[in-house]
Amino acid sequence: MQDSARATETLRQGKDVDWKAATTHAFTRELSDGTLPEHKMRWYLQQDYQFVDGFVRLLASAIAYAPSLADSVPAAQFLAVITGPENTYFLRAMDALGTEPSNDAAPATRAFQDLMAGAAASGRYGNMLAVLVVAEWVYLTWANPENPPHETLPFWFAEWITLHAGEGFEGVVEYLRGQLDKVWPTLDADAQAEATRLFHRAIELERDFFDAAYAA
Ligand SMILES: Cc1ncc(CN)c(N)n1
Repeated sequence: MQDSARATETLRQGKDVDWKAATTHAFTRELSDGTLPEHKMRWYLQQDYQFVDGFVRLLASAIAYAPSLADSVPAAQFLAVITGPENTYFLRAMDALGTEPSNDAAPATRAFQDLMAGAAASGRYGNMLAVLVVAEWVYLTWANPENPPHETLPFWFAEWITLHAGEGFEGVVEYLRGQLDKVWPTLDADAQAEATRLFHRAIELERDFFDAAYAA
């Protein structure tokens, strides 16, 4: 399918200014060149680990609502990456930077948690995908051009790039986009409007999250 004919591309273009801000942010630029101050990365890891809690629940909900086993398998395999290597990365990186998991959610984190919980509770597969697509596609977009990471980067920067880049992660984003592209024409006007609102809100919140981390 031509990119311009994809629902996910039309949705992305509807929030292009925030998309560009989220995918070319000073936070990820400095992370990639190794100049990001450690206290900003510490803040980010502590807050993003709380984001991951809600993300895992949302992804599990999407697995539950996928129309067939074949539609759910890539999501289930991705869930294993998040709860496996990515979870371990967070714990190792927080430990190396002298911090630990916390339940003290900043406003930007709480806003994302609320969005994800609402999408999961809606019982609408399209809503769940809208948030999942944004969360992973934004990360692929900033991380892929930075891959492979500079050899001199500490692991807490380098692995955050490699977890969101390369063929495997491209496949995850392509799968999530493909699911939303496929379900889109089956949604009525009300469901499309709701999924659009969630998609665009998720882009705003990705930008806000990086802004908050960079301001830490
Ligand atoms: C806020 C946020 N958005 C997306 C991702 C990518 N998994 C993340 N770790 N954190």
